Amino acid sequence: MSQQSLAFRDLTLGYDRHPAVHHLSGTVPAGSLLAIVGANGSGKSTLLKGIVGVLKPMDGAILRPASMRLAYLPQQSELDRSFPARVFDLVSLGLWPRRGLLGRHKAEDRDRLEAALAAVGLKGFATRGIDTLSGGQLQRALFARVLLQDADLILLDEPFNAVDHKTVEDLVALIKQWHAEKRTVLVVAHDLELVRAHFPQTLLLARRLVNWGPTAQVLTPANLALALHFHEAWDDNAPWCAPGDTHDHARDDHAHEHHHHAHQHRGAA
Ligand SMILES: Nc1ncnc2c1ncn2[C@@H]1O[C@H](COP(=O)(O)OP(=O)(O)OP(=O)(O)O)[C@@H](O)[C@H]1O
Repeated sequence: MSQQSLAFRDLTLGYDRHPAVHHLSGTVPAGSLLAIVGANGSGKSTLLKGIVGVLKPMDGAILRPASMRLAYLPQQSELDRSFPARVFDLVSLGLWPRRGLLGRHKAEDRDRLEAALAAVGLKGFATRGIDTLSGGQLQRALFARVLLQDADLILLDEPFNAVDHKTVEDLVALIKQWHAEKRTVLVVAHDLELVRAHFPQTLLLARRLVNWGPTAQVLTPANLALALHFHEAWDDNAPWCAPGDTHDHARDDHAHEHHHHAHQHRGAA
């Protein structure tokens, strides 16, 4: 796998000029297994969308090499399951970087796809319609697609949501396998016990960075209190730092605070 890292430089991401992730800086070393944790609305999905590139930075930058291959699993709620597709169609999308969208699948592709389905516990499911899958089975199929993508950087948005214990165990095992293969894996997760048990690094968000580092040092009661109560300090009508602001955030990083977050601790990467 590529040994190149992913970095954020004073990154601000948002919607309609409203920042949802403020002034994030830091580096994700290649091969990291990083959990992204925070309350609802704290900017976790926004950060993944920024890394993928579907959301352009309002300010600052995301640095990743153009050669870095990326796999992204959005939240299941963003997937249209009524689309008439078979498991085969859904999973074979993982081959398109190699084959092109309309390229013919070769016998070896079919073998790889069957192997990926077997690896996620969905042997024999290729011709099933995706609308007939349970939530857990659909998540397994999406993991099979990630397997086929053979990516350097894997981004998973709440992959453990609404799946049973056995499925969580199996998905965690796949994530650990990707980590062992030295891929960089970022996972948005809500279950703190699971994060503590399986994720060496954690990035704690509250629309801004609360803390980022070894999981045991990040998920402390004090940090969690800061992260979970950020809504109290949140005012949707507060004035925002404008995109294109010429203000040099990097130079006076510690001096710059938005007034609605002024009481919060600024974490270090
Ligand atoms: N498409 C959008 N347009 C406008 N605002 C958005 C959009 N998507 C997200 N937001 C807002 O950005 C903020 C961060 O949302 P985001 O989805 O990144 O949070 P999250 O941490 O992933 O939350 P959850 O745990 O609920 O999935 C929220 O206030 C949300 O309402």
